[in-house]
Amino acid sequence: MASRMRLFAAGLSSRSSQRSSIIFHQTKPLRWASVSRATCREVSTHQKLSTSASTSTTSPTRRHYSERPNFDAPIQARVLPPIILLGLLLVSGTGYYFFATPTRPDTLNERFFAPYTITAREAISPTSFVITIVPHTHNPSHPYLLPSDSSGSAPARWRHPLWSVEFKQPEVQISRHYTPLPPLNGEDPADGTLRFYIRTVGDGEMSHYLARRGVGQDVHLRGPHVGFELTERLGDKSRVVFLAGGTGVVPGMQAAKAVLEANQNARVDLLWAVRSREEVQRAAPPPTSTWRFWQEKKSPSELGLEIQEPSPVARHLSDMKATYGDRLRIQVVVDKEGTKFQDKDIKNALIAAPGTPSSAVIPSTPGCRFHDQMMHIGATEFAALEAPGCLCPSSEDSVPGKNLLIISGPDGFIEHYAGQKLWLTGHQTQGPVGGVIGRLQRQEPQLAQDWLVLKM
Ligand SMILES: Cc1cc2nc3c(=O)[nH]c(=O)nc-3n(C[C@H](O)[C@H](O)[C@H](O)COP(=O)(O)OP(=O)(O)OC[C@H]3O[C@@H](n4cnc5c(N)ncnc54)[C@H](O)[C@@H]3O)c2cc1C
Repeated sequence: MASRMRLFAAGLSSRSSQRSSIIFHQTKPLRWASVSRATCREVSTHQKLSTSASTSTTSPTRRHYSERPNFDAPIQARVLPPIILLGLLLVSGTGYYFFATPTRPDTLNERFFAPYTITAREAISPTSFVITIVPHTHNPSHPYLLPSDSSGSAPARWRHPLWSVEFKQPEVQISRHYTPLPPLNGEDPADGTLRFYIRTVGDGEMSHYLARRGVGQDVHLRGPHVGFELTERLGDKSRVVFLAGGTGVVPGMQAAKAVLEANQNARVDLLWAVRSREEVQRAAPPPTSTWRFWQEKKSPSELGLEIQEPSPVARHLSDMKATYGDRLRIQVVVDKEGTKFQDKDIKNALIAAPGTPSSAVIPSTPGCRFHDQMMHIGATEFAALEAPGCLCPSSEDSVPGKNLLIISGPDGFIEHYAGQKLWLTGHQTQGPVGGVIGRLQRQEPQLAQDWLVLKM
């Protein structure tokens, strides 16, 4: 996520920029390739014509036409053959265009940008907002959805635990990733509506472009791009602690939804750090008792079902609380109010709450792509669908897995809590675990055994 925030202008400074540049390396070179191919075709056609022209000089008939045109022939006889030829060319050209040229899909797909219209825009703070978009073209089977069952009793649902799409900025030809908010209770994702929580950064091209787009205007997106495989990593374990900074809360909500729906015993702790209270609610913070004020000031506040004047994102969070109850615990800290997540808050979240089934964690097999922390140092946050799966031994009554501690947010946030990501062979990768969590792991080595750390 943090990676996303550095950028294109900076070239290689972010992972998103990395992916962006891949995109445009794909688009531009292809475009140029097709031009050069076309040029080559013209050249070779020209060469063929000259060759055939020179060859034709050996043909008596052609030589006859070229050397001595028949001016005695009626004018129609001289004009009609080229017209017929032109007509034939037009007909075959049109036929080729319609039947041989692959048509660009105008619904969401991984290769081409598809048009959507902004139907709602809600300002949250001077630097953040939520937009809702709908596709121009109805698609009965969105690539990110599992269809509803034939009886219609189970509605369509998201196919991937974590996923994002790219938006295009057509003025400067760049694209960036954004993560859709899970649908609210009662919303049918099959209609293709998507909602995004976006923050403008510095002089960021894409985030400012999206901030300028209003209701009724179009945006273009492609995807879905699938994030980390979560359920395979979790196996039969049931705990997820998600530490999110700012818009990094959205993948946290995606993860919570996926994990809590897949396993009735699962429990998710979402720790959300924001700059100002506006990100959560318009109302003032909940009052603290005067005599403990100095003590409580530094503690996170818990987000429940009832949030006074909630922001659009907090509305989604309380909607999730209503669905998952105590299985989802949400805590918030606010920069401007002087609260932040400290070592003890993270430790508390990692200690299983009473009632949470704690199954023994079997040490992972070295080299397992899903469960060996070392294997993540060089991994990106996107799913490697074709790579081999889990290598840990499984038995009939246990599925290999580890509890997940996930950190998502701006670069500085990730670095502080989990250590820097690394640039390896042109990709931004996880890097070793450092920061606050690295320190906690050194103090309590069991944490490193029980919890897999992922950075997004
Ligand atoms: C998988 C994925 C999902 C993402 N999901 C979301 C999402 O849901 N919502 C969202 O808002 N973003 C999300 N991002 C980040 C997003 O892709 C962009 O990176 C971000 O919006 C900045 O793009 P930009 O073009 O506006 O800025 P850029 O043009 O990329 O950056 C412009 C300048 O701003 C500076 N800058 C970068 N970050 C900051 C910062 N935090 N503060 C100050 N200056 C900064 C850069 O150094 C650069 O000089 C996601 C990224 C990824 C990879």
